Amino acid sequence: MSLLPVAEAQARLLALGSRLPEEEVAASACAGRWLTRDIFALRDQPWADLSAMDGYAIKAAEWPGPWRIAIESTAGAALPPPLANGESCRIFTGAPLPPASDAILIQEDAELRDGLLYPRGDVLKAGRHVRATATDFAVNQRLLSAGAALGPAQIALAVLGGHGSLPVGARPRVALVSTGNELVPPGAPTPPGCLPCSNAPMLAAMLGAIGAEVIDIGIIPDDLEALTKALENSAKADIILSTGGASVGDHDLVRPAFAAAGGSLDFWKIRMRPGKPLMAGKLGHSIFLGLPGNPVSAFVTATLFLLPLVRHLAGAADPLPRSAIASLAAPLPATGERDDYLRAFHTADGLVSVTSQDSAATAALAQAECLIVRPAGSPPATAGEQVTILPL
Ligand SMILES: Nc1nc2c(c(=O)[nH]1)N[C@H]1C(S)=C(S)[C@@H](COP(=O)(O)OP(=O)(O)OC[C@H]3O[C@@H](n4cnc5c(N)ncnc54)[C@H](O)[C@@H]3O)O[C@H]1N2
Ligand code: MOO
Repeated sequence: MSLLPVAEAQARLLALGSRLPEEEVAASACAGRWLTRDIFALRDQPWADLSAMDGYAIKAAEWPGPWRIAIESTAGAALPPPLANGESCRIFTGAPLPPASDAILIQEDAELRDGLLYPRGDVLKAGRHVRATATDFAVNQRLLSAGAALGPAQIALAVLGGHGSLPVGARPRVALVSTGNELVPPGAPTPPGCLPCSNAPMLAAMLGAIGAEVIDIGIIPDDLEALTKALENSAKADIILSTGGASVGDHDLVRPAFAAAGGSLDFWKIRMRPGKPLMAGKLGHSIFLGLPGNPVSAFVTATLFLLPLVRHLAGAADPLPRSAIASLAAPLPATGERDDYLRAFHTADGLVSVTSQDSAATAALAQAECLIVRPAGSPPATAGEQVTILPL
């Protein structure tokens, strides 16, 4: 079977499912979710011309005064009455300017003598220290588009736009099946031949960070019947995720178990390193993704396939990992027949590869801040060369 290019495999995986139903969620709980509809402003921001400083609202054309302090305007108060000629308004940050005033003399630059206001310093132009009506956004303006990721700034924008809750994609449910006779639960004793199942908590952490709901099915031994049952029992989830048993050995039973459970495989084996044995398909309404068991392979394939799939189902318009450009601190060798995703971190001199690129090297993985993407067949790279990275 020839190896599938990464981009093609990503496209085929995302095509296996579409966005989950939308739900209305309190804005304060929307971080990490994706909008299902365009969001429009229900109000002008600012609602009136507001002062950006504590001081005095004046008419700039009357410079250099002096002015009589006729009224006061504070944040939370309605629009004050208009200023007459020669009048100013005591004003505080966030408060509305009286009609006809157009600049703020900050109080550090003001002097009060005999009940009159005199300016110090440079001439004030109209508009100084004024936040004009609707300059942030105007009522009915589109604030955010369907598919946008909601972070703190987007939530602030929507709330300021008048929204208390937002329509977002439902959180995908992911059933997580860890396979391998050698695995024991985290923290349990490890008799000879055994090791802790680190993939399940690692993947649960990655999934939790983007809002997916994880259903941990637990550790399933390398037994065709047990594994088939575990996959069948997971079929209510939006995504069935397995780790281990994806390769070609006699005890790599995920593929036969998936077939026995009635699943149809869409692809297996990707042109990437690490992560070659990745597979995907459908089992009933669930999308199945089988990650390799090696912890680094599981981490890299989760970054490139699992997280984009979750984002896609949760409503993201742009679900694939974002790339960036950075320069190398040291040369890199030519790549082979697969795209390399090298684990690396940033230094003042540029990117440095972690101490081991072995797909089981978790101590090295824990140093990584990004993946350097090196397409198959790349020539050696020199120090200082710019490369594409995927920040982690
Ligand atoms: N003859 C070949 N052998 C292998 C090939 C191949 O093409 N031909 N591919 C290699 C590649 S590439 C990878 S990646 C691995 C993936 O194999 P599996 O998905 O079948 O993974 P396992 O054999 O079950 O486990 C590999 C390794 O990872 C450890 N592991 C598994 N699950 C966990 C877990 N939940 N937590 C922590 N560690 C885990 C497991 O103990 C093994 O050491 O296959 C190569 N072989
Ligand atoms: O593709 Mo495997 O993940 O290189 O070890």
